[in-house]
Amino acid sequence: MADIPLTEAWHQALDSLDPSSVGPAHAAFLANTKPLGDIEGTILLAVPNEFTKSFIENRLSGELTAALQNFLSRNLRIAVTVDSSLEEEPQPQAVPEIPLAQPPTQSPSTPGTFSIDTAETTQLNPKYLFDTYVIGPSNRFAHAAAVAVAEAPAKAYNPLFIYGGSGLGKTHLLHAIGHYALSLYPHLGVRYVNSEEFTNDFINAIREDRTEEFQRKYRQVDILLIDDIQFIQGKEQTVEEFFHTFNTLHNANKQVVITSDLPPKHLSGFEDRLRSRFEWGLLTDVQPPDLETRIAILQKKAAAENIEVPPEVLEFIASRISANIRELEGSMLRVTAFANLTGNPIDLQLATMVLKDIISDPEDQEITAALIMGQTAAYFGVTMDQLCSTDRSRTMVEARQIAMYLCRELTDLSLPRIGETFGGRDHTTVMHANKKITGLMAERRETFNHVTELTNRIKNKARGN
Ligand SMILES: Nc1ncnc2c1ncn2[C@@H]1O[C@H](COP(=O)(O)OP(=O)(O)OP(=O)(O)O)[C@@H](O)[C@H]1O
Repeated sequence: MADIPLTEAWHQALDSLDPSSVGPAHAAFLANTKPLGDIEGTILLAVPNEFTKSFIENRLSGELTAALQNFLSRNLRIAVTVDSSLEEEPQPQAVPEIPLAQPPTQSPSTPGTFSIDTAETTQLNPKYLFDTYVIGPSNRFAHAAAVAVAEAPAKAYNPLFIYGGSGLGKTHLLHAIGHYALSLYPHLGVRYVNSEEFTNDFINAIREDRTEEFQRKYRQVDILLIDDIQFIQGKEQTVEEFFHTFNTLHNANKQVVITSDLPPKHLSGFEDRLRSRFEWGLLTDVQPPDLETRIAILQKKAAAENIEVPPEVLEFIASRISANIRELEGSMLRVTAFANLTGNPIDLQLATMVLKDIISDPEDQEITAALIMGQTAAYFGVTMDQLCSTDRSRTMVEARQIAMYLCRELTDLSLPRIGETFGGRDHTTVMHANKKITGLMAERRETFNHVTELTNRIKNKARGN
């Protein structure tokens, strides 16, 4: 075959792909890719986003390499890099059809009415809506895919698999899908579950001979939202049960949405047959937000709480904390709580003072639950065993709740994992502790001081001081 230019060969290779292996959303993005050059036999491709990069790397690299080799008549490898300037229309393709009788008339921001009963069966948190989710380059695809799935469950992408680091909004998106889908199709059965709860539920069901009930609970839903799937890795029986749950739902044309800290191919402790199913639908990641998005998140949060925070203070906080949105929100809470308690205006000076010790350094050692619990126990003059006990004296409850709050803010541990660490408590206890301390910090100087002092001690220890 005659030599043809790389760009032309690339287009021919794309045209030669089997259309059934490329969905419409991927096709739109693939059209915006281009080869940058040939570096010693490796063709470097520029693609518009991570979503396309991972699709090529995970699903198409063999087929594309073979096609390119064929058109260029030589052996080669391909490497993929993201160039976001290639992005034109970032929305995944419009969903093919609306599955149920009622057409969607509300915007993604409208949560619809939400009763306590619904909250109990769905386990959805009323705060986590599309309306309260800030979209930026770091999460645009994940957000668009989540909206598409809520609008057309089991029709757009099934499963939808969202992965990314801790505190980057995966749980928020899962709940938002549930709310929005329910606002469009109120009769749908929606269930959110963290994979650790799924595990506990499964273990209890076996122990109490209630497996049928368990299966009904998770297999007779229209949308299953399963959070932090990495926690079941290596738990063979639970993985097996989840495999059957997944198959039953998928076969019945029900939607499954999964989140994880890692993409499927890096998840150990799962059989290939399950990992490959995770890739059947759409894989998308969430990245740490850029500065503008972090500022916008804080602005939205301040507006939701009706607190006026000057822009330079929002910028200061957002510029200091970048890796975890939970920590970002926690830092703003500390600043506003302190201003409220002392009657001082929220300004840069106050923010600098409040945050001076809590800003992490990349050199810091990891903060563990054990470190937090040890420091908290010593601070309150109690023992670690007491922290984990059922003792409900005032000091003990306060110490325990503050330690749980700090575990939530300063570590990557999930709610169920924190509950487990504190003597096998339920994740709702951790949620309650978190809410309680968040509220008390803004109301009681004493609580604010305890939390601040403890944070300083914990951060200091993590710095090795
Ligand atoms: N884009 C966003 N807009 C607004 N708030 C956000 C956004 N992303 C995250 N948050 C907020 O940050 C906090 C942490 O997010 P979330 O719990 O969803 O993270 P996560 O990725 O599920 O973390 P983990 O893996 O630890 O469970 C939540 O309060 C959430 O509302």
